Amino acid sequence: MTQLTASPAWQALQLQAQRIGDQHMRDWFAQQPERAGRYSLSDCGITLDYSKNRINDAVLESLFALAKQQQVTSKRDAMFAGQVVNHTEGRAVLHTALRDFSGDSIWVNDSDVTPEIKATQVRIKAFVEAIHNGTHKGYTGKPIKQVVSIGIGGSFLGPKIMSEALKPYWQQGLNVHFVANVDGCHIQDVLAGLDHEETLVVMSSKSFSTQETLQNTLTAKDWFLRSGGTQQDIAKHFVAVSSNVKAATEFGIAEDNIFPMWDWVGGRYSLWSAIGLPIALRLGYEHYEALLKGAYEMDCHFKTAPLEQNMPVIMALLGVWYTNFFGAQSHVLLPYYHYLRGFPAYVQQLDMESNGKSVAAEKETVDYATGPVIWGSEGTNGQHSFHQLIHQGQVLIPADFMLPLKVPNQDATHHAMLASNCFGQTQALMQGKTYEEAYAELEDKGLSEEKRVSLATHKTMPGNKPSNTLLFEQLDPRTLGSLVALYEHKVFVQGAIWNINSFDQWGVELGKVLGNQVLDKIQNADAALDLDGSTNALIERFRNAQ
Ligand SMILES: O=P(O)(O)OC[C@H]1O[C@H](O)[C@H](O)[C@@H](O)[C@@H]1O
Repeated sequence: MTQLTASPAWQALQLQAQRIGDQHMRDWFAQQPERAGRYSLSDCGITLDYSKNRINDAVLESLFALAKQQQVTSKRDAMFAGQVVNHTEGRAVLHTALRDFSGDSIWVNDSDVTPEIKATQVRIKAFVEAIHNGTHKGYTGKPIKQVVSIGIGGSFLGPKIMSEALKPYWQQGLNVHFVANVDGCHIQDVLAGLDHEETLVVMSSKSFSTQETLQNTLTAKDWFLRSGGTQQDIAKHFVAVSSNVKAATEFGIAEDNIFPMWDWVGGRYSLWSAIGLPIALRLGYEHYEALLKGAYEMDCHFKTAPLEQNMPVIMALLGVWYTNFFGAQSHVLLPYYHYLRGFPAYVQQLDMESNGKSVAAEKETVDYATGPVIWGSEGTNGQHSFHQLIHQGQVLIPADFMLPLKVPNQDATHHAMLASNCFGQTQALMQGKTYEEAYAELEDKGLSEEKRVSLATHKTMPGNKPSNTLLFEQLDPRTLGSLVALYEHKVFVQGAIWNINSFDQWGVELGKVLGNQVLDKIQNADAALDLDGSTNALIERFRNAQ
């Protein structure tokens, strides 16, 4: 047993899970009219109703005891204080500093990082305004109308998905296109429709060494030069965001066109840094700043709310409850808002890259499940496909439903239908349908008794399936900022409980290294095929097909 699974809080939760046994949420709701109010809380424009979970006061008490035992609050404070919490990479983790509006100093290695953060934000604001008001022009004097944002992973998902989620707040007259995939089809498709004289390329790469991003930028540069621009004109059309200013200048980006970021900002937490430049271009600086402010508000909630009323802590503990004590292996996110449809993919990187780990503390192999598979897509579409498995499959899949109470340009009928589907699903998952109910529904259908019994068995739904419902007053930039920070902190709390480092990604790094080795063998026909038999054969097949 590891320290965690042998611990009193863990053992107590195992007992609680046995006690809960087959008790049904349907009965709890019937017995406790106050249940919904008791297990709900609101802050930062977000209401979390977690009453449709397999919990009672005793379970919650044990979960909070686990959080205390695992020193969640002192780990949280260490992160906010700039301590080296990413111990395998020897780095502080301070994405929260990028959205800190307190005016306090924040120290990393004896130096206050706030002046350089503010200075970069001033530069972003000036640049965005110059693009929007037309003072920054292309080399032929045309205003910039198209932005091609090139980056991958955290240098892509945040900017793209947050821009998409805030479509009602878009700045008119400027299009922003996102390219991540190294598959040439993507960049070719995007560039094909553009006029190079009015196009700005934003190259985003924290490391400035990611193959996909470097290649896509080279292709964009080549396109720009072939279209009539010269080397000298590149300065007006290419900017970069990177913590590796040296590599960016060597690549040919003018130093004045490089927006810095820092090694204490993890890739999947980087949208709050200059990596968010495409968001500011898409929305205008004011809305971009509101996004940061919303995240700051959630930071304040996370830092100050008692554990029992702390939204990220509660969501994290519920996840631990199902992952570790009910064997749930995945968690589904269901945004009932078209513009938020990319959010599951965003949380997928955030959560799976952070908590997909198997070593606790310094070097202890875990004997418990860590991060779940995160998946999902926009409601109501899923109701007509994969929800079936959530209702009647053999696996337990906790769900987060999300709905804005008001949407821009609201069509009352559509919005009522959307809400009714969202609420109806959470209700169906919770209450299910008993055999007796299914049997009764089949009366007067002209069925034989045998057929009626058989059909009723198939139509029976166990229910007791857990879900959270997150309601937003409206999904404006501020609330979206709070929502993203809510999930960031949820992931942090789970990592703290599992005692893992949520801030490295060695598995991903290995993929990058091996990918480059294989590329060398693909491009160099003389290179020895000395890898495993399968990979050698695949490379050979590819070589022969070229
Ligand atoms: O920004 P870059 O250095 O180009 O990195 C892009 C991405 O690379 C890796 O895949 C990391 O796992 C991601 O977290 C990161 O966001």
